[in-house]
Amino acid sequence: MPCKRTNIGESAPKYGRSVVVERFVISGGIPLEGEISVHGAKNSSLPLLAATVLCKNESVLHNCPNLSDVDAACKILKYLGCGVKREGNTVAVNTKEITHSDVPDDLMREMRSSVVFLGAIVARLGRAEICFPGGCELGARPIDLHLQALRKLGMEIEESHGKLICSAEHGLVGTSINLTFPSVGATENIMLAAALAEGETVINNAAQEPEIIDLANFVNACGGKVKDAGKSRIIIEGVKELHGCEYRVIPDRIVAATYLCCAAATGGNILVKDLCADHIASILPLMEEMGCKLDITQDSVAIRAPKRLKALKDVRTMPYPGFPTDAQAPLMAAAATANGTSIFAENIFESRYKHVGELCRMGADIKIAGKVALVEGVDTLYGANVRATDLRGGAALIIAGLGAKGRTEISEIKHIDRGYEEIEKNLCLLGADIKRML
Ligand SMILES: CC(=O)N[C@H]1[C@@H](OP(=O)(O)OP(=O)(O)OC[C@H]2O[C@@H](n3ccc(=O)[nH]c3=O)[C@H](O)[C@@H]2O)O[C@H](CO)[C@@H](O)[C@@H]1O
Ligand SMILES: C=C(OP(=O)(O)O)C(=O)O
Repeated sequence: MPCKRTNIGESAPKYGRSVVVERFVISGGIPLEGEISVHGAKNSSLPLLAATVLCKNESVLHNCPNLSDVDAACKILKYLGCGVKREGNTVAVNTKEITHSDVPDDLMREMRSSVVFLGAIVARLGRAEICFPGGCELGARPIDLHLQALRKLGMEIEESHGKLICSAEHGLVGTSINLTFPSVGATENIMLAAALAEGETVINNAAQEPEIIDLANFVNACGGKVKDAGKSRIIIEGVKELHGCEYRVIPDRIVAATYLCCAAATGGNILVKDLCADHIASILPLMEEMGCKLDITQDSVAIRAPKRLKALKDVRTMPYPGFPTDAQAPLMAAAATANGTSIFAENIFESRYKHVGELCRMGADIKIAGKVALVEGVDTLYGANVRATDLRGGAALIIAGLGAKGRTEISEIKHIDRGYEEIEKNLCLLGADIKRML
């Protein structure tokens, strides 16, 4: 049975929580078949969990995925003094009492989204002390746009010995903010800070990602007044207080894209359910360009991949509604065995091609020139020992391993567990031979 977890070490950690030594072992070459459901979005759940800090009482999030990043957000909430309970994919956060305004460095460093707690904590308590956030290493990931905007809202921010000591003794005051880039994290931080500020905040050149709309919908369900989220100009009318609410997280569009790439790379035929097709509108035409046949409804995509994929002419990562940077590595893994040369341009992050070296160990022929990656499709990839360098790069190695001839062993899978809930179990349901091993 390919799905069994094999423990070679002394004591196994809790399922799905990898330690450095855990790895995936894949026997490739099996076309995937069957149905798979997409879990809730990591990149929505994390800002939503931060947003619960704004509320005076309990909030309940449904469809909140069981991921190590979500655990990290829950640990931050607990440290702040909130009550946090998880039952399956429902997380209840009681924010009646908040006793701390700081976040310990180790929790800040666990993920990038820890930084959006800043706007929420200061909005609620008038002060916060944090260090710079962690997250995948994709090149420089500054937070200058966050800090500039929060200062404009009246937050005093002192940087000292790696700490950000922040305060707004008399509360934050709404203002007009022009982002020089539609940063997702900065837009979220501003929305959270402005939700309880005095007066109106306007964000020009705001990020338009579905996760931004999800955050606005949550804040509004809690009594907030956020208008036009999903457009490039968002208006937030600050309110005196927010109450908790019950809310369902949107499906994870990158997980959906990853499963489609798994099918494409294996010549598979699968139905991906519980997604939002509108959210992957930039990805679906690329699957068709590769020769996959799609049957699309609002909440599902059936994909039938050809024996040999066709190359992709021009894949450029862009802010939403453009092609997402998070899907670049998974799609590249599928394109590695396409017929012809595919061209990718990574425009969001300066160093998001770390998976390329690992794919090349499996026989891929990919050359990088600055922002561009030229993928010469090879007939087949071969199983090899590879290392997950980051979350989506790790997913790319799974895709490559599923399509490859022979055995692939992927180490450092803790990166993959940040964003994919029980990915090996789900892939086994589609007939894949993938095991988590110690
Ligand atoms: C626009 C975009 O695709 N954003 C992606 C980004 O969000 P994330 O919120 O992490 O990143 P941003 O959207 O803020 O940043 C995108 C770009 O802006 C730069 N920047 C950002 C903030 C700042 O204060 N200063 C600054 O220079 C970053 O270095 C990067 O080059 O990574 C996430 C995880 O992969 C993805 O889910 C998001 O879709
Ligand atoms: C890189 C990602 O996450 P983070 O921004 O938390 O590092 C991602 O979701 O692909």
